[in-house]
Amino acid sequence: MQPSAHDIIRASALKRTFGRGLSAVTVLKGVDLSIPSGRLIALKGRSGSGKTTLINLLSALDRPTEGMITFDGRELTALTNQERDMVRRKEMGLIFQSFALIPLMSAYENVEFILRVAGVPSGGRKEAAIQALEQVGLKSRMHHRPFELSGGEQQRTAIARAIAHKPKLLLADEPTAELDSRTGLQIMKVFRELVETAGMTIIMTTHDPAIMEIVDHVYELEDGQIVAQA
Ligand SMILES: Nc1ncnc2c1ncn2[C@@H]1O[C@H](COP(=O)(O)OP(=O)(O)OP(=O)(O)O)[C@@H](O)[C@H]1O
Repeated sequence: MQPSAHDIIRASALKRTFGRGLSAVTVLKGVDLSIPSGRLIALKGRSGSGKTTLINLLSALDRPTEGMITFDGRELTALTNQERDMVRRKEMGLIFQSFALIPLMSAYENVEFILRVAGVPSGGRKEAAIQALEQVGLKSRMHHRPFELSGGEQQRTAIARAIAHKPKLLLADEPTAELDSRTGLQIMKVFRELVETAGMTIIMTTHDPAIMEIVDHVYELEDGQIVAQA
């Protein structure tokens, strides 16, 4: 894919090495990416190929050893830790394989709590939380706690929590890995709707061939490098 003016995130010559000296391991070996905004993107690759490492760099949870990342026109890699935290909190949403919900809180409270942590004023929190739960089709179940929800409903709660502040970019590390294939496809339907109706960009990692069929573009990582894109 050629870089375009509407790329939400670009990475060039990204390298990530863990450790030093003889025990140093270079996990990413020069990754270049240009992700157009408003698309659903999958990163695939064998276990250990570097998918999670790359997601952690794109979401500014981690810093590359070398290379540059630009997010929405700003050089993410040039920001201070505090600035990067702010960009992530305000403009990105993160979803993980394990839904990481707070067990004692209902679905609604889980979403509302994150908005509170993000500093959203109390007046707007209720509406934003309900709207996000509605977007993932969970409004009728929002007063249930995680243990009363199915795996798919828990993941939808996690998605609602990640989108309640209306991020431009959603990054999801293996969001369907814990789910059966039918439930995984329901999650993909939610992602597709977020891209189509809210114009969000979603980058997800996956091993599932059925999911590659649904996304707009697939990047394949092999041994720390992008070896194919379609
Ligand atoms: N903090 C770290 N220190 C040392 N090695 C690491 C660290 N994080 C990741 N690695 C190594 O980097 C390689 C890539 O890991 P990564 O988690 O990015 O792969 P992945 O493609 O996401 O794999 P999976 O599909 O199993 O989740 C692995 O060999 C892993 O052991």
